[in-house]
Amino acid sequence: MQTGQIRIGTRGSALALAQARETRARLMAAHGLPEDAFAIEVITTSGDRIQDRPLSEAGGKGLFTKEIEQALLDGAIDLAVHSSKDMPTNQPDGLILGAFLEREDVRDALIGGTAPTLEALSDGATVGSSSLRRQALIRRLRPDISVVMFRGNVQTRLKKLADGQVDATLLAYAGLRRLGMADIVTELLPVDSFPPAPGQGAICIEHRQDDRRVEALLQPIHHLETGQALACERAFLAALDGSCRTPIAGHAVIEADAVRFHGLILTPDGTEAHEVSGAGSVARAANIGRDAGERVRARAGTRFFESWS
Ligand SMILES: NCc1[nH]cc(CCC(=O)O)c1CC(=O)O
Repeated sequence: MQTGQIRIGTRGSALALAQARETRARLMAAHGLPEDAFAIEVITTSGDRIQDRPLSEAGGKGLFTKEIEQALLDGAIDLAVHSSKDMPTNQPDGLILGAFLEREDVRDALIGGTAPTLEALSDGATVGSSSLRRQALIRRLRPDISVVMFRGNVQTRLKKLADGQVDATLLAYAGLRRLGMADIVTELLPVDSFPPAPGQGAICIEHRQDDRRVEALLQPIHHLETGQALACERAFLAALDGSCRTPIAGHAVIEADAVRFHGLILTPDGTEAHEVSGAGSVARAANIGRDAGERVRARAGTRFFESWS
């Protein structure tokens, strides 16, 4: 076995660093290794440099991973810690998502300023979100609400909320918990009416496919059920072509070796939505997701996908 520090690559945001440290802590516990067996290397990605426009316009998902994947391919780092939600459905040749940590709570959280819940917000209230899915879901449930673009880190958003620029904002509960900020949440949105993004709440670890040392290292921290749920959700996304301009929600639950999947695609204005569900053995998790994606795609029709592209 190769010796030397294990280099963990991550973006530099507070959430990314929290996820890298959590991964390191789990590896230390699983293998009885000291902290200095690992080095956390911060890598700036093109996505981190874009602050002024929606990411969907700037090129979407790969923006947060390209430079980190290059560092893996170059051998500058040994493993990379990501939010599964931000990962494209395909990895570059030679890299794989080798492990998923046990998933956090998948729900979206509302942080209300002038009212604590989506329902209680006043008529014509303003909600800030940069996620196409959250924007479309809000418009579907509350057509009177005006949704405005909202980016930046959690602190920036909370400042805008405190300044009264918006009445509420939405973030992934998982991220807030990892940042130790769960207490700012005023409502947790139910998964049935407000389904999460595929991959939400799950940390994944990417590495070189032929790196046996890292493969062995990750084996004890991989969470089987999370991996199965993610296989289903990512296959759903792939069947829909992962278009980052389409609001897509998808959530798989694993119970007693069975997978239950619920997916939803919407037009950005929330006026048209197509729901789909699927179920079966975990052995078929990816097939169930792909099949659901193909069915909902056929049902929505080509006009649905062309209407805003
Ligand atoms: N796109 C940013 C992003 N990627 C993952 C999370 C949250 C953590 C997670 O879903 O695991 C967030 C922030 C958010 O959506 O509030």
